[in-house]
Amino acid sequence: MRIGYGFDSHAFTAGVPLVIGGLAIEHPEGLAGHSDGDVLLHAITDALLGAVSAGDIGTFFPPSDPRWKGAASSVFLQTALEEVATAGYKIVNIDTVLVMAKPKIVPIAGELRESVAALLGVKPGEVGIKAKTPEGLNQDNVAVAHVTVLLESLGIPEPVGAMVASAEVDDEIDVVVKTLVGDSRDVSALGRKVTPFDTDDLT
Ligand SMILES: C[C@@](CO)(OP(=O)(O)O)[C@H](O)COP(=O)(O)OP(=O)(O)OC[C@H]1O[C@@H](n2ccc(N)nc2=O)[C@H](O)[C@@H]1O
Repeated sequence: MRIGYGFDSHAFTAGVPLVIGGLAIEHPEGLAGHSDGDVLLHAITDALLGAVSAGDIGTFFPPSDPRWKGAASSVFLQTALEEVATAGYKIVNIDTVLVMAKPKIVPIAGELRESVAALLGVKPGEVGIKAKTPEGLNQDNVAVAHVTVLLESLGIPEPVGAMVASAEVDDEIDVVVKTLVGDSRDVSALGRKVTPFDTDDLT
């Protein structure tokens, strides 16, 4: 199992569409950014990358790189999902907190959950969507996202892991063989030399 944590923030600005969790949301302002400003997908991307020690969104997609100007953040998420799969893991569940004064998230939480789940290739029930008003933080013009993710192994052993696993099995076979041979000697000591198994069967 691995855990990951991601955080992101973007300022609200007029004249751009608001996109959160891949969902276009009706609102007078959107989020400023080099990309589409999807604060939630950026935090999820960082949580996934962090969970497999693969760096962060900025190392893969530098804000200074013109290729990512206006890019859909699902592109960043896809790269993070590939890193997770390459490392041999899959998502167990993901939990999120959006901190923003407006818009209210609860009325669209179901849609957001469905959108994020579809982008991640998981079930909606494996995605948590929560929101907080930034009380006392004096940041009503900012959207913040916090994300945690839990991963589990796909069960594909890495080469070293396979060797270790094999060695452990060999050790166990040694113990069994020694025990059985020991049994045989004990029986022999009683005058009945009976081997309880055919040693030729062992490979
Ligand atoms: C998604 C993109 C697409 O270009 O842009 P935005 O749409 O958010 O603007 C970027 O990937 C969004 O990258 P993000 O990682 O959020 O940007 P920044 O916070 O500015 O960090 C850029 C890079 O600088 C590094 N960094 C940042 C702050 C700091 N004190 N030290 C650092 O070394 C980060 O680890 C990251 O690798």
